[in-house]
Amino acid sequence: MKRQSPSGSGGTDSAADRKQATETEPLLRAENLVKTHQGVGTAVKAVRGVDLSVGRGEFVAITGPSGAGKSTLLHLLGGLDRPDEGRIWIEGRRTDTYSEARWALLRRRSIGIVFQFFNLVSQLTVADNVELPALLAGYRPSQARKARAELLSDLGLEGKENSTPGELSGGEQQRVALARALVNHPALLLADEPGGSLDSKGTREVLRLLSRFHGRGQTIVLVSHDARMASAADRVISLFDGRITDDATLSREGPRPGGVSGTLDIGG
Ligand SMILES: Nc1ncnc2c1ncn2[C@@H]1O[C@H](COP(=O)(O)OP(=O)(O)OP(=O)(O)O)[C@@H](O)[C@H]1O
Repeated sequence: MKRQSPSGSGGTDSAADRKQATETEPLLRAENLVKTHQGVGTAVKAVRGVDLSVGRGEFVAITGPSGAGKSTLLHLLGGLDRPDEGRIWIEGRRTDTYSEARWALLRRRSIGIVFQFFNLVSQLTVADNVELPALLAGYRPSQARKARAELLSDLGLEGKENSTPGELSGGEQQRVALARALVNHPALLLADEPGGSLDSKGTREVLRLLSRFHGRGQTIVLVSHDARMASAADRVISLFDGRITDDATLSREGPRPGGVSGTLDIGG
């Protein structure tokens, strides 16, 4: 998918930032991430020293049992939550000094996120839900409309433009959420249990769509406890008790679950 820049948007990156952000850098790099959640009278160490690097065009699944720290890690990677320790670089830019506003700008430009429960704005139509991030990122209304129309058509949602999320099935809502996440042509798509609230048909559909966008060069980091979801990825990272316990790269030779070729090749 070709990335486009919005016109007339504010908050440009500094020259030093741009210089840092070379094509040779991994798209995403994290070093020694640590996060403890403070509950009432308790503290839960959810992420305990995670190092991670994701190259452009990779499809990485982060998997592990309930409570392993998957969602916490994904939230850190998307700047939705802050690590207690460690650093994150996105497109070569170090983010640990970023303000909330700066993270929001980075997400608008470079990171699309889909969640288990879609998080669509229930009062807005499908069209408006998808166009909103493009308008916020500074695209002209005509550009936002065009991008929205292309994505909705691509995702089989033509004719649903004027519906509100409540009038759609779960699978349709997740496709709208995917369109919204991709409308700004993000370098990175983060997906947090995107099939988690769908039936098996809906899960297969999301998987098929993620594979399709990955086939067009989209970098994806997916969090799921569901082995079917993980099977669509190039690389499966196992998380247990806040630590990475395995990092397996799929080669593209033999049969692969979900109808895509590949065999497991356990790497370091
Ligand atoms: N806001 C919070 N406050 C306190 N504890 C939290 C909070 N969020 C997560 N936790 C705890 O941190 C640990 C990791 O949670 P997290 O949601 O990251 O795991 P997960 O692997 O995504 O689990 P699941 O597959 O069940 O969604 C769990 O023990 C969880 O109870």
